[in-house]
Amino acid sequence: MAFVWATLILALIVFFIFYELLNIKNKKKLPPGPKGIPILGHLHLLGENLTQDLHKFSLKYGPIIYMKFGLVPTYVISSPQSAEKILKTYDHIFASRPHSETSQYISYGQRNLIFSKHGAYWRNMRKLCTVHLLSNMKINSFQSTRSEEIDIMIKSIKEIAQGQGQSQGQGHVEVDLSAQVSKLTANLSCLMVFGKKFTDEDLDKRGFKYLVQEVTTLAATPNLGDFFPFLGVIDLQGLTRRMKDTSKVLDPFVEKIIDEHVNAKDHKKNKDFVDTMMDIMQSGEVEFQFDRRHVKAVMLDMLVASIGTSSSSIEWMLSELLKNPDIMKKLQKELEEVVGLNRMVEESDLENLKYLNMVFKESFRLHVAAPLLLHEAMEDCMVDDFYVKKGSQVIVNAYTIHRDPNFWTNADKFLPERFLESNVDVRGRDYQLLPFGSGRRSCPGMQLALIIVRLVVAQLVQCFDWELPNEMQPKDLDMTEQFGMVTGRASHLMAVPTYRLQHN
Ligand code: HEM
Repeated sequence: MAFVWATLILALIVFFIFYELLNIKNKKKLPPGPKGIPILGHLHLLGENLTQDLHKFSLKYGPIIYMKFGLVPTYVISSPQSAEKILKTYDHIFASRPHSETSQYISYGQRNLIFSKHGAYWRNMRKLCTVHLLSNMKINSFQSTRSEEIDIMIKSIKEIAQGQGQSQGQGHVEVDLSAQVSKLTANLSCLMVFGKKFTDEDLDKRGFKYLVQEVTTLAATPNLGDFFPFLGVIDLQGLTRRMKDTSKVLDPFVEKIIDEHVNAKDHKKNKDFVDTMMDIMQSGEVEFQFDRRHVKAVMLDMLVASIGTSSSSIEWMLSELLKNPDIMKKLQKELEEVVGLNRMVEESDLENLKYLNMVFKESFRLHVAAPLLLHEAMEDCMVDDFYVKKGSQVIVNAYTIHRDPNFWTNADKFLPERFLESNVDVRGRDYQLLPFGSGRRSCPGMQLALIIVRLVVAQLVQCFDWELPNEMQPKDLDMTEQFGMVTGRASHLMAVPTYRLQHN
């Protein structure tokens, strides 16, 4: 047996050496990058946190670097100018996604949007989602749902702040802000997507939030099967097996929800996403195949894309405010001046809250929820002087771009005032700030996210004064990041609230 393995490995090494030698003849100019080794390329240089590894390499080798993840040529794009080339100038070439072995099993064979390859199918689905599910009109139809749910969270924190603390004679009680916010965003997404809040009992004992988290973790973990296609079936890391297990629990859950919608007799005034998609499916008006599998894929897409991104963005913004009490005070002052203390801040106030918008942009700069935008070249292309081969993976490194010293002074500091005299915005027009990406594959849920993140933070800051627990100093607040499809906080954010509004 040992002999067979040794021969196999030797044959592979010889194959790769010949492959590289043959390539030298036709070599076009490649960008700089760290030195790789045969077969693995640069995989052995990657640790637990891909974002930090690529940041380090980009600082060392420059704005466009070349690496190989196994057999997959990979370009890392880390300056606003080069990002503009990828996401605007050559958007038509780089608008596809790399193959993701793990995601096959949660996307009903890539019938969703996030992982779908570019092409007629993706175009049709994207249009369906933007026109029917994420239009301004649809988003506005959930305004009262958002308001009610945020109200529930505020009341529950108020009860903790006033009731429980006093009854236990402790004065002030800390609140798990991470748990509060993640429950809120999960509820908001579920109500919008399928019309009711999730209950863990609907799924297996691991619960709804765990399973959604598992999907994002598995989708983010580099899979050897993506870098060595012949290893896909072997599933050395067990990622595909775990994703299949997760989808076996999620599939009956979404099936049941669809059945409930089909069997519902009452005609709802406010249709959730499943109602809307079932209407589209039954009308037969769409010019592409759209059946139950597509409805299920889009349902999971919307849940996975919205829950973690929104909650981690809110958590980071609150973390920065707790770390910078002067900025928190300034924001409270703005809320007092624009809204007052006699009513709660509403969605219609958001555009008038200039400082909130600056805090929001600065938080999205330093804590981008999706720091690495994964794209794939659909054709050979020259970017600057460098040759990018069709099928290469192209990673737009928003983490490093958001710290580019040519665009951001004191880039590591949280300074909302930097946006005072600047028109730089998060909507994908300015390539030094790309929290939602830009171009064809940019986030179709951006408008909704802009409302939810700002509104939740504004209400929490308006309704409460916040302190860190156990007399912790702001500078000591742990800001460690957890790598994943979404970069969240490694530890839960805990804080002590004191209610400050003058109405009940
Ligand atoms: C703060 C919250 C959010 C952030 C920071 C965010 C960020 C992003 C980013 C960076 C991308 C990839 C862009 C690229 O590859 O170039 C993306 C894609 C996507 N987002 Fe969001 N997003 C958020 C909320 C939402 C919400 C609320 C929804 C829907 C309800 C959503 C749906 C999607 C979908 C479907 C895609 C895939 C689009 C495609 O591949 O064509 N996102 N988002």
